[in-house]
Amino acid sequence: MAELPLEALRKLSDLHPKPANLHFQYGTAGFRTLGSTMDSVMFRVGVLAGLRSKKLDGKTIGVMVTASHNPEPDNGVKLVDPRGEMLEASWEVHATTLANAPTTEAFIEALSTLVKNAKIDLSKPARVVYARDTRPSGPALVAALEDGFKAIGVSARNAEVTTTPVLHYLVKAINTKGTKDEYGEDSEEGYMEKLSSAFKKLVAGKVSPPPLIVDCANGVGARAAAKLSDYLGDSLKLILHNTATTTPGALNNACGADFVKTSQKIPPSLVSILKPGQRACSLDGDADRLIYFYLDDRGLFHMLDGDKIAALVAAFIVELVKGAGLGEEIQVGVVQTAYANGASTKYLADRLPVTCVSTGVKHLHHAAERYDIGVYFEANGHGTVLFSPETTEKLNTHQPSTPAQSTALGHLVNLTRLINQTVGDALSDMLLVEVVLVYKSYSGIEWDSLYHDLPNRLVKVVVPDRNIFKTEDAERRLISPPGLQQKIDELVRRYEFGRAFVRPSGTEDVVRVYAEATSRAQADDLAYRVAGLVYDEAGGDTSRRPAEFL
Ligand SMILES: CC(=O)N[C@H]1[C@@H](OP(=O)(O)O)O[C@H](CO)[C@@H](O)[C@@H]1O
Ligand SMILES: [Mg+2]
Repeated sequence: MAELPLEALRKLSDLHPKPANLHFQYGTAGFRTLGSTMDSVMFRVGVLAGLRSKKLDGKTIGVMVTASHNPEPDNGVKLVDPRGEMLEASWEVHATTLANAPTTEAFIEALSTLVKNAKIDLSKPARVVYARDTRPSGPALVAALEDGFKAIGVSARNAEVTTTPVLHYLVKAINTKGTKDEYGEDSEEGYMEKLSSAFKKLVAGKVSPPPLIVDCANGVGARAAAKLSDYLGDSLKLILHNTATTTPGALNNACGADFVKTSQKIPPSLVSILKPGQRACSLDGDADRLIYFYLDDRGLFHMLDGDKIAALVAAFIVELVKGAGLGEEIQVGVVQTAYANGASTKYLADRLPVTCVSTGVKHLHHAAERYDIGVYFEANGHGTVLFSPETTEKLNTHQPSTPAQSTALGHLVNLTRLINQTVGDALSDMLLVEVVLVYKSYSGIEWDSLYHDLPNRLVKVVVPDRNIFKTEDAERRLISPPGLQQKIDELVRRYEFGRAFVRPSGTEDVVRVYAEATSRAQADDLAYRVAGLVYDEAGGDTSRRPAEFL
């Protein structure tokens, strides 16, 4: 058995010392914090990625350097497993342990323990593909990551500056190359070609829709969308805005999917551009989230979020499955979280099976894998559609009995190619939405009227210790602090169609309160009453109690 290359590890690790006063945690979004503090984390993730690859017999692991929709000075890093999905949960713990070893010696000791416990054969090859978004802190952090690769002897491929979904695509494409399940050519061009050719086949013979305005959040999505636009040609005209990827401070600033979803507003930069009735969409900083919106005749803003995308797409896929004569054989299901608008859940549950899971993409992804075709979206616009291997096989081999069945089947096969099944992908999802809108001859207005969102409010509550909040039932009910859930239940009963839940955030040091009810005023009232309860119960400082809490 080969040994750890101690000399190289020591020498390079000493160049990337861990800041003494900081604790790092590999959470829902990998490691994510102020970019300027992440040098040691990056180095160690480089080493870890190498070990993960060795553990998996030299399969290629992905590393993405991004902090997505967070402010520009933040950065982050996450690992991608060989099939393009998120890192296996047990390794999240290893990542956290390695990142927090206080010294080089402690780091090397933690590595030895990991190698022993996880039975990693160090003589195996290590392969990694990595990329970064457009953040200014990216190049230096990537250099630290590369030192990590060097220290453990990784054969590393630099995918340069690209989106998170492209990196996930590359991982899967590389690992399936030359097999019968080949995912696509392992390059950004291969990705563009795969998506755009599937899109063109799907919309062939249909009337081209009016141009679509795309808010690129001044991030890496701007570059990818510009390339995709060339591939799409006349099949879909994209008008790109917020493409200032090199302007300091511009990233995610008053634009992008998270801004639109959280503030429920049009990005100010689009106010004079968007005409009533025209469709627009926003990507987030690494282009894995998508939110649509439009202005009505009175200039009022309407948002079409992840729930609306799920409703549109799931209903369309069900129709195609039935149309292909496979309604009895293929079960389409939807996965949501508690943040899904109650009206969307009702709309969907009347039509197909719906599962609710805990927040975080990995939970949604795994639950969606249990359906033959699983549609999953978070309300914030992150989501995709998964076709099980058996379903894909069935679609490729099924013999249709009529020309209509054959057409529907062809559309389904093209959808399996249009959709990035590794992870939520703003550009792939955008093309998917556009396909459905073309087929249905829907504008944003008709799409929006599938169901009417219940007014809702999301509130952050800062408490001394958010870890006292424990939940059950896919985070919809509190089991701790004791008695609090009963008080929330009593409050909720007083509101028509009232619903509220409380959970600790996995990415920020806050407790989140969500509430919905039939009117804006009622939703706000319920949210701020629950927020008040939470604040008081958690021992929040009475002198700093936010004025809006009731
Ligand atoms: C209410 C909300 O939007 N929560 C987000 C947020 O998680 P929290 O655990 O709520 O902080 O970040 C996650 C990672 O990006 C995302 O998956 C999730 O949807
Ligand atoms: Mg993102």
